[in-house]
Amino acid sequence: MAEVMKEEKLLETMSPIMTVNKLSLFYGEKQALFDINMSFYKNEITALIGPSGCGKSTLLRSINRMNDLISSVKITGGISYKNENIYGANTDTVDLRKEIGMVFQQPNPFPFSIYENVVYGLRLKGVRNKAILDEAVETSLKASNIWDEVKDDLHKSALGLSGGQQQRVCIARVLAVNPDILLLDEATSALDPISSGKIEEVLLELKKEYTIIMVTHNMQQASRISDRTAFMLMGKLIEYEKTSSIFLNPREKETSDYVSGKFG
Ligand SMILES: Nc1ncnc2c1ncn2[C@@H]1O[C@H](COP(=O)(O)OP(=O)(O)OP(=O)(O)O)[C@@H](O)[C@H]1O
Repeated sequence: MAEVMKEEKLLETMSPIMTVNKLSLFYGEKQALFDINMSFYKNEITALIGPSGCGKSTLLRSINRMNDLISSVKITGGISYKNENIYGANTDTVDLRKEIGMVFQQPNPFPFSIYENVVYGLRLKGVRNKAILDEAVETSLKASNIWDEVKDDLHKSALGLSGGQQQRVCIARVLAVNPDILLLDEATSALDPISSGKIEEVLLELKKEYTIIMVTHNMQQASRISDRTAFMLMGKLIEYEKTSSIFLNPREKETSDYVSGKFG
């Protein structure tokens, strides 16, 4: 009990790595996010949950400005990260996306070797030194728990790997550029339960060094691995709390109905 209270106290006193301030987002005329306010914390996994179309991916993509790639998008409010609004004029979105990397639902390795997939971002940065590249490949593949499976096949195509292995290579590709925050958009939903479990183990290890924000439809997954959970509905953030509170003692009726499977 004392340990639990100590942990709760610690969670409450931590300062956020990123804060979303009054964020609203429109796709043309359609408003997809309504006045979102929330903070994310270092070395935690935050899960975004809610029924299809509630805005989880939109919110996730706002965090590294992936939505900028859609011309109809208009955003109000902001997101502060490292004392700057990422929507301010000073933000270089290419740099931002290196610091805040993203892993997608479908594993999307490039049609190159495993090695070239992992070093892709470093090559773009102009890194040529083979020793540095080799080191990054080994470290990143180890961190995504796939090194032992591929270390003898680094120069074979990543497309020859299973879906779960491809997804871990995609995580390694993000890690190689040394990000701060990892965004995962339903990164295990296309995988079988064993591959999905391996990714969950990887995420639990990675949170010791990184901050992880993930969209998931899988409530068991959110309750198993996340520290905090945000429940969204129709573009609004309904409730955002420690994961145990959301699942065991939700404040809002909508949250309670959703986590108990009454809708969604
Ligand atoms: N590129 C887009 N152009 C127009 N509307 C969009 C676009 N992307 C998403 N939307 C709309 O914004 C709303 C939120 O979508 P979003 O994909 O963020 O929801 P979600 O909660 O991630 O859904 P899912 O769980 O099904 O992936 C939906 O109504 C969706 O139709």
